[in-house]
Amino acid sequence: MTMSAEKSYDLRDSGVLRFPEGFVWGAATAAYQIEGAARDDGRGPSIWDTFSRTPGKVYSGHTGDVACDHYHRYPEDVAIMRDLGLAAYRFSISWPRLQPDGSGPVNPRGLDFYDRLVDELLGAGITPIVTLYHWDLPQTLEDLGGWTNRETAAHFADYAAIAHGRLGDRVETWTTLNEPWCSAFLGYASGIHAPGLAEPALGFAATHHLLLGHGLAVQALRASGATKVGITLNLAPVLGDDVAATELVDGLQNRIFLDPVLRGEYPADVVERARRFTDWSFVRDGDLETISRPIDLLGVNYYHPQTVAARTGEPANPVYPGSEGIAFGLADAPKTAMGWPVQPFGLTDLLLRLSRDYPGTPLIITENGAAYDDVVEDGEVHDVGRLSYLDGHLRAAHAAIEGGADLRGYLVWSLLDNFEWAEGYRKRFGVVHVDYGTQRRTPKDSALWYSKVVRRNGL
Ligand SMILES: N#[N+]C[C@@H]1[C@@H](O)[C@H](O)[C@@H](O)[C@@H]2O[C@H]12
Repeated sequence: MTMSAEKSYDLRDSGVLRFPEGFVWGAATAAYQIEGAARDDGRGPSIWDTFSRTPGKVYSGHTGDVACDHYHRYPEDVAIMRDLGLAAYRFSISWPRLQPDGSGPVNPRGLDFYDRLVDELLGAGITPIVTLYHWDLPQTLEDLGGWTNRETAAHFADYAAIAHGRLGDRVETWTTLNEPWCSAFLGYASGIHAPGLAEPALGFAATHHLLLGHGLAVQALRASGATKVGITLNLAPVLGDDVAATELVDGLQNRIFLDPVLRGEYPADVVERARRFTDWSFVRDGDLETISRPIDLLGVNYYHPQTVAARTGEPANPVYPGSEGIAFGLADAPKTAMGWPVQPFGLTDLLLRLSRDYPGTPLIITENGAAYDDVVEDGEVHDVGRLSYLDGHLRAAHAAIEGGADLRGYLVWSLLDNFEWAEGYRKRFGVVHVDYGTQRRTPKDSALWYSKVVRRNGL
């Protein structure tokens, strides 16, 4: 992935909103959401294999056992990306496919799959961008405490070195974690995601060990020769008139990850507010130095802002420990099928804020997209809502670039309809429709439109 250092450019050309030369256009997916083959070729169980089999946790008992069968159909999916003209593909490696127990023996057939996938991508002229952890922790490690156990961080670094050792000669861009906020606060603080624990104290401990794992993995990747290393965070502007409410939510959503990684410290207000849940004793000398090892890019997953207000008597939102008296989800805007507001301006605000508050780290939008209820009509999917969402957010990204944000690329979420975690397969984020009964892929109108944007490098 070329990381153009060029900053001054004319972005308006005959009415077309052009993006900078070398801007990276692509799509993103994740292993558990698309691969299937959950028991094939030596893959071990992950916490999502366990969680999705736990009654009541995932819509209609859906699992990732088959998903989009990408494990077997990846040549077809790569060909679709090639035909769309995509320059990059962000995918995650399944840790339990490489190390079935999360540590110790390596599964050669697991490594072989990613070897084949990377070679298929390169053969199609598509740059691979790897996510090392997209939530599918090996169950064996969860049985030992998972991300509440400090040792998991060290195992993660060992796994990172194994992956880079095999693929680093062909994969230049590596991100360690995808959305550690979700892993910690959906998985350990509120029980909404795997492993399904619901104790605020565990959410904070998991946060720290995830970040420690990131830092140790950065060290391991560098030692293995990696030159472009980053992390992907799900970030959101927090909107509302009540300063105390917006500051609390901004701290728990954004600054609790941004500050350790980019400033080498936890935000003091977050530390103090969290003392009712944790004494932070899991933080040891030297950890913050490890966590803040320099990175080359920050992956930004943006979907919508958070709009909050003070409301007396409101119970705490379990994913934001300590948020009693704060009401959430107050945006007055059109909604996607997830009930998320469509507010592209939030992306401009976010990118400019990152450039202002955390300067010097190139940004790439690693996920942006929308779920809508799609219907296949005569072999086509006229997903006007998604196309409009993407158009608006690309214009918002363009505005941020014009405002000085060092944005290097955009990866649409997602290439394929896929297993949408607790929502199972009922929520479709793909620009390519998947018929789960036949595994037939159908590029939606949004994919055809996106292909034109990519080829024009603009709107
Ligand atoms: N929900 N939702 C859609 C999407 C999810 O499918 C991805 O796996 C996550 O990285 C992020 O939450 C965003």
